[in-house]
Amino acid sequence: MPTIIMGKLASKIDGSVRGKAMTFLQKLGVDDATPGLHIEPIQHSADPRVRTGRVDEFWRAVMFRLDGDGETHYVIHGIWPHDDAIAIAQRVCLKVNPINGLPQIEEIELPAAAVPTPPAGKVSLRQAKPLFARLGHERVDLVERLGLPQAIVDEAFVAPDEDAMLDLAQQHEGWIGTILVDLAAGDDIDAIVQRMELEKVSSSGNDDADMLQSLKRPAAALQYAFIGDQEELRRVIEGGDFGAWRVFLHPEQRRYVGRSYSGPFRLSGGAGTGKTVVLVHRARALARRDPQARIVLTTFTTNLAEALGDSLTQLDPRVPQAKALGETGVYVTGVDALAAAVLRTAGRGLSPAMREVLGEERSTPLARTAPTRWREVVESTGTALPPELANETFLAAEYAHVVLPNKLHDETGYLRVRRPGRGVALDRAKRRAVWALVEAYRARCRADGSLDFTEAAAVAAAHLMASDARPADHVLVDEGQDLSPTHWLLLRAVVGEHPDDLFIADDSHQRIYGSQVVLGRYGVAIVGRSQRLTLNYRTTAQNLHYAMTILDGGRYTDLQDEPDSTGYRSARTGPVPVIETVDSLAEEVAVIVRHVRAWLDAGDPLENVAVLVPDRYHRDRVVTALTDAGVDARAVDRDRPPADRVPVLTMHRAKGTEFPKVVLEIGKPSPSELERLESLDPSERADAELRARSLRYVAATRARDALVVVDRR
Ligand SMILES: Nc1ncnc2c1ncn2[C@@H]1O[C@H](COP(=O)(O)OP(=O)(O)OP(=O)(O)O)[C@@H](O)[C@H]1O
Repeated sequence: MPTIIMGKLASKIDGSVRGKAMTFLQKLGVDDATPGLHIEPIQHSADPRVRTGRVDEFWRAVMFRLDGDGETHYVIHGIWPHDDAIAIAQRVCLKVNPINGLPQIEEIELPAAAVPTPPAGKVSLRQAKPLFARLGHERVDLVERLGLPQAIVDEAFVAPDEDAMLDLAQQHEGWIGTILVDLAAGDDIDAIVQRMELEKVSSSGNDDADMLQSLKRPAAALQYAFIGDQEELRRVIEGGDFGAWRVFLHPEQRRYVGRSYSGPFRLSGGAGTGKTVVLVHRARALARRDPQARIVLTTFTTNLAEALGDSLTQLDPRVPQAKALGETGVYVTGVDALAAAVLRTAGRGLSPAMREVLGEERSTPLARTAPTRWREVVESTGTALPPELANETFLAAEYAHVVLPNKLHDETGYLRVRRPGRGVALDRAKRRAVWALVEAYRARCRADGSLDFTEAAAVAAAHLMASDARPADHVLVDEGQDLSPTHWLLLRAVVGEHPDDLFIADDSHQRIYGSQVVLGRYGVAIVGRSQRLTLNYRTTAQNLHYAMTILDGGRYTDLQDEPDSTGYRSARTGPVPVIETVDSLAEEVAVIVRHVRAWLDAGDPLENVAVLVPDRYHRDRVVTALTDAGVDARAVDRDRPPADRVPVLTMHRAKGTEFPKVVLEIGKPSPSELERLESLDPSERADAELRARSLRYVAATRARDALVVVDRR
C-alpha cells in the first residue's frame, strides 16, 4: 500500500474540490493502480519521479513517486486545474538540498521573479541599506551554510525592511520561509543551524532513499507530513490552512512534543508562539507512547480547559479523553476543577488533610467561599493594619503565598515564617494584626462550611500527599503563569517524581490573575529544563509590534525568578493597527459599532469579528449598541464563542481565544477601581499595574489579522 506524504501546499486545496481530493487520495493510499486514478508520468518532465493523477475531469494532482523502504511513496505537491497541473508537473523537481539536507522544490524556467525594489521616496537615509545588509548577514553564509537558494538570497538582499522580508518569506512555504523570518529578526547563522537541525548529508547512492530520509528530517515537518491513515488524511484535507497546526510543526515544536525529560520541563513563549499546540500534541504523543498512561492536561480556567479539550479532539478524536481523574487517557480539566475532583473522591476521608492545612476540624466542604469574604472580614473587624494592608488584594495574596503553602495554624507559626517574594515587609505587630484577620476569615468559612479555591487546592494536595498513590503519570499545564502556589502543590501531588512528570507552558507577560510564583518553592524543580518559543504564528508583525509596546518598561519575572525577555517575531504581515482615541464612553461605543459594521459590510462573517472589553458593564453596553445597530452580537461568558454572532468578551475571558479581526476597548478604570489601586501598598500597586498591562497585551494578541484599539484620552 503506498504511503501518502502530504505537502503543505497540497493541504490548502480549494474548498470545492476537497471531497473529490479526499476520495482520490484515499484510493491512492490503498492501491495506485486503481482504475480511474490514472497515475501517469509526464513526458519531458524536469523530474522523472513526477506523476499526475486524475481527481475528476477538471482537476489533476501533481505528485512525486518515491520507491524506498520497500514501499511506494507519493509526495503530494498540489491539486490544480488540468492544464495548470500539467505545466507545473513538467517543471517541478523535488531535491535534497545539498547543504542542509532538507527537501526542496525547484521549478525549472521560473517565471521572472518580482524582485522587490525599495519604494521611491519612502526609504529614509538611515534605511537606505537593505535590511539584511543592515543586520550584517553575508550572502555566502545564507547560501553555503543555510542552503538558501541563490535566487531567493538575491531577492532577500534587496528587501528594504522587515515588511518586505516577511512578504518574501510568506511566498515560501516550509523551511525557506521560516529561515527568512529568523534572519529578518536578526538571528545569527549558528543559532538557526542549531534550531532547525540543519546538517549536510552524504548520498547513499539511492536517490529515492535519500529523498525519504530528507523528508523525515525534523525541519521537513514544517512542510511535509507522513499520513498514517485515512482518518488523518481526512483531517488534513478538511483542516486546510487553519488546521496546519495539527500537521506541520516547527522542528522546535516537534522536539518538545516528543522528547523525554528527566523531570519537570518548562516551555515559555510569547502569545501565539504555539505553546498550547505543543501541549496538545504532547498529550497525544504520551497517550500513544503508553495507552495505559493517565495524563492530566490542565490550565487555569474551565473555559480554557474546554478549549484544550476541543483542540485535542480536533487533533485526534481517537485519543481517549478520560472522564475522571485516575482513568487512563487524557483528563482535560481546569486546575480548580481538578482540586474539586480530588476532594469529591476523598469524601469523608478528607479530615486529616483539612487538619493538616487549616489546623482545625472541618466537615466535607459544602460551598465555595464568597470572593468578597476578605472584604467583609476587614470591614467587620476592627483592625490596626493600615489601609494598604487591610485590603482584599494584600490579604488574599498573603494567604495564598505564605499562610497556606506553609500550613500555618497559629500566630506563633506566622510570626516565624519566612515570606520570600512578598514585596511588603511586616513587623511583628503587623504580622499579629494580619493573623487576627486570617483567624476571622477561617472562622467565617468554618461557619458556612466553605473553602476558597486556594484552600481547596491545598487540602487536595495534602490529601494526595498523605497516600502513596498518584492519580496521574503525566501532568501537562497551560497558562502556568496564572497558577497559585497551592495549585502547584496540588499538581506536584497528583503526579509522582519521575521522568516526564510535569510539562509546563507559560508566559510571564500574560499573568493576569494572581501574584508571581517561583516554582522551586513548591516542589517543582526545573533546573536547566527550560526553553522558549519565539516564532509567533497567530499575530501579524504589525499587531505584534503594537502588543510589545504595551509591555515596554514593565519588569517581568518568570516562574524561575529570572527576568523574562521578549524578542518575538511573526511570520505574517498585515495592516497597521488602528488606534482611535476618544473622550467618552458614548464615543467608544460609537467607534466600536462603526468598525464592526465596516468589516461586516466588507463581507466578514460575524464570528470573524470580536469585540474585547474591560468588564461586564462595558460588554453589555457594547452588545446593546451593536444590536441596536442591527448587528447580531452576543456576550460570551461561560459558553464558547458562538458560530454566527459577533462575540463580545471581557479581556479576561478572551484569554486563549483568537479571531481574525478584533476591536479592543481599553476603557478607563472606574473611580472606585482607582481608589482601590491608590490604597494598595506600592509593591502590590506595581504588581496590579503590571497585570493590567498584561491584560492589554493578552487582548491585543488575540487578533490574527486586523486590530482596532479604542483608547481614552
Ligand atoms: N506549526 C504551526 N503551524 C501553523 N500554525 C500554528 C503552528 N503552531 C501554532 N500555530 C497556530 O498559532 C496560533 C497560536 O498557537 P497557540 O494557541 O498554541 O499559541 P500559544 O503560545 O498557546 O498562545 P497564547 O499564549 O496566546 O494562548 C494558533 O492559531 C495555532 O493554530
